[in-house]
Amino acid sequence: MSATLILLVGPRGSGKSTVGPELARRLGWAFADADELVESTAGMSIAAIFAAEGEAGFRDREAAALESLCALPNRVVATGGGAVLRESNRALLKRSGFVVWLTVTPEVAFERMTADPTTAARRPNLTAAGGLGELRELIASREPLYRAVADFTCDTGGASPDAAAAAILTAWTNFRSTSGPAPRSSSG
Ligand SMILES: Nc1ncnc2c1ncn2[C@@H]1O[C@H](COP(=O)(O)OP(=O)(O)O)[C@@H](O)[C@H]1O
Ligand SMILES: O=C(O)C1=C[C@@H](OP(=O)(O)O)[C@@H](O)[C@H](O)C1
Ligand SMILES: [Mg+2]
Repeated sequence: MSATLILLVGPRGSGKSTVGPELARRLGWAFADADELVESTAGMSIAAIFAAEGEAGFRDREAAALESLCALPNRVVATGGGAVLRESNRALLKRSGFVVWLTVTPEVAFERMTADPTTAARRPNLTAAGGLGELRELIASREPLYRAVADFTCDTGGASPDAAAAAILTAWTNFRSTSGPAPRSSSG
């Protein structure tokens, strides 16, 4: 795997799009957000893509965005929360870089999403349930998929984006210098 790519995975509201730019700044690398690339390529918001093409259309676009971003070096990439759903995406992430799983409780993630002005355009409901119930289900069902790809886990619940970026940088630096296994987790 190439270790000049750091790939952030984790549920909606775990902080991938916020921690990513801070981590890239510390590394002197570029930052890319797969959701932003999907939107700019489509010329539509994620909510509009879901309305026009359904979730399947969005997932196809997401897979294409991940393919192109994983081909670029010296970059931190924030993926969307569902990027791990497809086995082909998981294999791509795994072989492309250092994969960091940002964790958060459903309650904290829901609070963040509710306060986040980008939620309306970026985070359409994925099931009929919506709300906190949906988020609980998503986090529980996707947990094994995040675990399957993660080289390092960072809890963002009680941590600022700066603290999370610092913890990831330390883990990545250790990983690079030892070429051995990175520490498997951090409280942020
Ligand atoms: N560590 C954190 N502490 C507090 N708020 C955060 C933290 N990380 C992100 N946020 C806020 O939570 C919201 C969702 O963060 P975002 O980075 O978009 O999450 P994701 O990309 O994982 O869905 C944003 O409004 C962001 O400012
Ligand atoms: O959980 C998901 O399936 C999704 C998460 C969103 O990204 P964030 O995790 O950055 O909110 C975005 O990709 C889309 O709404 C689908
Ligand atoms: Mg995001």
